[in-house]
Amino acid sequence: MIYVYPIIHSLDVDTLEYAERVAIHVSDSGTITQVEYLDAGSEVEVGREGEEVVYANDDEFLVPGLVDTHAHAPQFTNIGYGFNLELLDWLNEVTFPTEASYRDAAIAEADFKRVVDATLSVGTTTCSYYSSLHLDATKILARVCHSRGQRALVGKVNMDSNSPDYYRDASAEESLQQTIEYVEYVRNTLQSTLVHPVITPRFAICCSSELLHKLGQYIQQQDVHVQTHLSENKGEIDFTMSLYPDDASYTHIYANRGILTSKSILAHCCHLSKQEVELVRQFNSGISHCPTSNFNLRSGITDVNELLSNGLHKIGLGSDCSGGYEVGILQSLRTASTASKALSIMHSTPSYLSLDRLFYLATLGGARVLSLDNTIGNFRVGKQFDALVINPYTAANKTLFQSVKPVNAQREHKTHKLQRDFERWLFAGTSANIQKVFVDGKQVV
Ligand SMILES: O=c1[nH]c(=O)c2nc[nH]c2[nH]1
Ligand SMILES: [Zn+2]
Repeated sequence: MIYVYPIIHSLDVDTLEYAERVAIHVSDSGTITQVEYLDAGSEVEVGREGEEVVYANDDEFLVPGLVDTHAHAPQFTNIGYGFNLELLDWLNEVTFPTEASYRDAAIAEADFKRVVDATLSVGTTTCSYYSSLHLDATKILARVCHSRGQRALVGKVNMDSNSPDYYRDASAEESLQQTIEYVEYVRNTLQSTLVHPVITPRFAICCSSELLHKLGQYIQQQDVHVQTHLSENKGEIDFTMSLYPDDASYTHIYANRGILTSKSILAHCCHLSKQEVELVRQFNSGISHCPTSNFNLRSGITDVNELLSNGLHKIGLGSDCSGGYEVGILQSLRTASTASKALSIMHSTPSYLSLDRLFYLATLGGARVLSLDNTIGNFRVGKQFDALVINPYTAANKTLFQSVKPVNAQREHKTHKLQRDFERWLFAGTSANIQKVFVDGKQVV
């Protein structure tokens, strides 16, 4: 299959490439085998006889699929609710009771289908999910991602301490054993090319030192992803350090127990000290920036622009549903922009997250955080074709976009039009602008 479209994708942190006419050749297994840059005006036929070629309709363009590096599947039923609370109260009053209901496999089966369909429909081609602490629900989520065709990391939450009696693992050993059973299920039974297991110690408060040690040992033996929360909220940090007084910092708690690796995904990181940032860099771990959640729960503002400028490039965006109130990554990108402009105003500094950096975070940066950048993140030969067809002038947005068409639009160069349409989609578009969603070369929406 060959797709002939205008494309926009990230080549690295500070380089977005806009190309007006590109033929992307995709093999039957969804791999990009060739990327041909064509003369924008040329009508030259593409492909060999018998090859199927899809041409862009007017105004359409192609972007890589969006990567959500942090979302909680069993929290989607709470979206938009509970934001009068800060993190620890929000967990106890709103989140844990809801997650506990996923002990019922029938609820998990019905809800997780809705969650995966919803995230795919807003262009999330890859998502790193926390399930609940239930083994069955977690297997169901992994199966649903596989059958719906979403690329995903899926993890059983580990929590054996400071959690309600009705919602905690029976012991550190049982938590580990269920986790091993889950990883083996995904690897040996599900055998999906799309779905990977991820070890998911919820956060240090909910994990005994024994549990972190056991999980850390397992992580070190196995080539497996890890995800956890780190340094989200000041009250959380104080409580954490009171539980782990002998560790030098919150980040050291994880580093000292084998939880930090190059496959670790660290959500939030709002209040890291310089020393902790260096520790994250040393382990080559990834940071999931969740700005919408961080505002909603009044947690803090991570200065991602500065981290990127300091050479820490393994950073992506997380919706953190339902700390975040919107499904998908467009809102996270918009809030990341607002957060970085707020920091620039507060600190009287001239720089903030550019469009190039914002889209990097939503795609290639996210792929790096999930250690999937050899597979996804942009349209490079050898990667899998995870892509969105965007039309910014669909019915839903037509009136808005046309009514504010720049006065010099007639004289505008085509590439400028592409840049303008792309930026307006990012900041003012909706999921209605997403015409098609591809994962692994297959159309899933
Ligand atoms: O935003 C968050 N959502 C959660 O579910 C959670 N658990 C621990 N820390 C957390 N932070
Ligand atoms: Zn979270």
